[in-house]
Amino acid sequence: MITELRPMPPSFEMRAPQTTLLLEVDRLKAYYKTQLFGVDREVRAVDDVSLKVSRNEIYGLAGESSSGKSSLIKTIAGAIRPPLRVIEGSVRFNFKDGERDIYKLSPQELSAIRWSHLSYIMQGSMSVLNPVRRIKHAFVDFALPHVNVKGADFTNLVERHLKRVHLDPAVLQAYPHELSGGMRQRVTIALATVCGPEFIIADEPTTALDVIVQKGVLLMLREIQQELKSSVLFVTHDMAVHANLTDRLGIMYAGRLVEEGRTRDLFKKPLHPYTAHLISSLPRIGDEAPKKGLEGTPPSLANPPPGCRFHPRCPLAIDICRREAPPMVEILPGHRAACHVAQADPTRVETVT
Ligand SMILES: Nc1ncnc2c1ncn2[C@@H]1O[C@H](COP(=O)(O)OP(=O)(O)OP(=O)(O)O)[C@@H](O)[C@H]1O
Repeated sequence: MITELRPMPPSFEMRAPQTTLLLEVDRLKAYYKTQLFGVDREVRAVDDVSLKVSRNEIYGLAGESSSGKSSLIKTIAGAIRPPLRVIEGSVRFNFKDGERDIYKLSPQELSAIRWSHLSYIMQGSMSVLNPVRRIKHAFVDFALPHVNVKGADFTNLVERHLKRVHLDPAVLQAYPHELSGGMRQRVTIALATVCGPEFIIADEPTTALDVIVQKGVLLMLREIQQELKSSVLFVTHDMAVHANLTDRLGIMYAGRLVEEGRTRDLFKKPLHPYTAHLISSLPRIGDEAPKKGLEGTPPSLANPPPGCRFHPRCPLAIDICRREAPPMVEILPGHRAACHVAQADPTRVETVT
């Protein structure tokens, strides 16, 4: 974990505003439907989520464990397997060669856009590297079918890409166990980006790494994103990583998106009490005040509470919060939150911390 918040680097401030929409997720619901001893069970892991990601943007997704982050991005990537099912909603990508509605594509059409248009670095994705095969085979298996070159030209393309991400092309001859954890993660990012995808989804790619190696991998991801001008959907529960890497940030709680805005706006003025808690629990150098934990536990997504799902833990909860689910509303320019209290008075959330 990175333990210190630093200002965004100049590259972030200077990046030209980019408004062309690349991903549009509309009212998406995806539930795990299981049966236990003949009794149906439904876990509402993604419950009515809408979000948009622009070209050349790093969009972060945060929230505590079990809030539905992985389920949401698997659904966005079209990488779901039973018992997870899409119940409602749509996932549309506006790629340069045309629009794709992920859940209207055939399996062949979906596999044709993987790696070249849309790549997905899964949690624990280092396991995509076969322990008994050299790294070069992973590039041949995953990337070769998606590029127009073969033989020596393909090797040149891979070697050029490895250099671009500061990896010695000699890694191609190595077995995964001969590389450090940081190098293996760099290799998986190189694999996911070698075909120049327009959209990269990364699920906790640096969580298992120590802080120094993590910083190097994040820097590499940002460099490659800027070079390819791709968009990234980056998931981690680590708010300090979001502060350093992402342009915009969405906060998930109990299967719902509860706040979204520019990362610096969220850190400066959170509009949802849950976000305020996440930010205030970050350690800061010189701040010796004891950190208050959030009372209670996240609700069961098989039986979530009525109204706002955060209300049983919310210090600001009022009557309406127990009855009615708050809609996501733009409260400040480009800054949305699903909170009855903040919608009535955005300054109230400041009193949470
Ligand atoms: N295969 C499954 N069958 C039933 N429920 C599942 C399954 N996988 C996940 N869930 C449930 O879906 C909910 C959301 O899980 P998910 O893994 O998406 O959360 P997350 O925010 O990514 O958590 P983490 O940060 O720990 O990875 C949780 O309640 C989880 O128990």
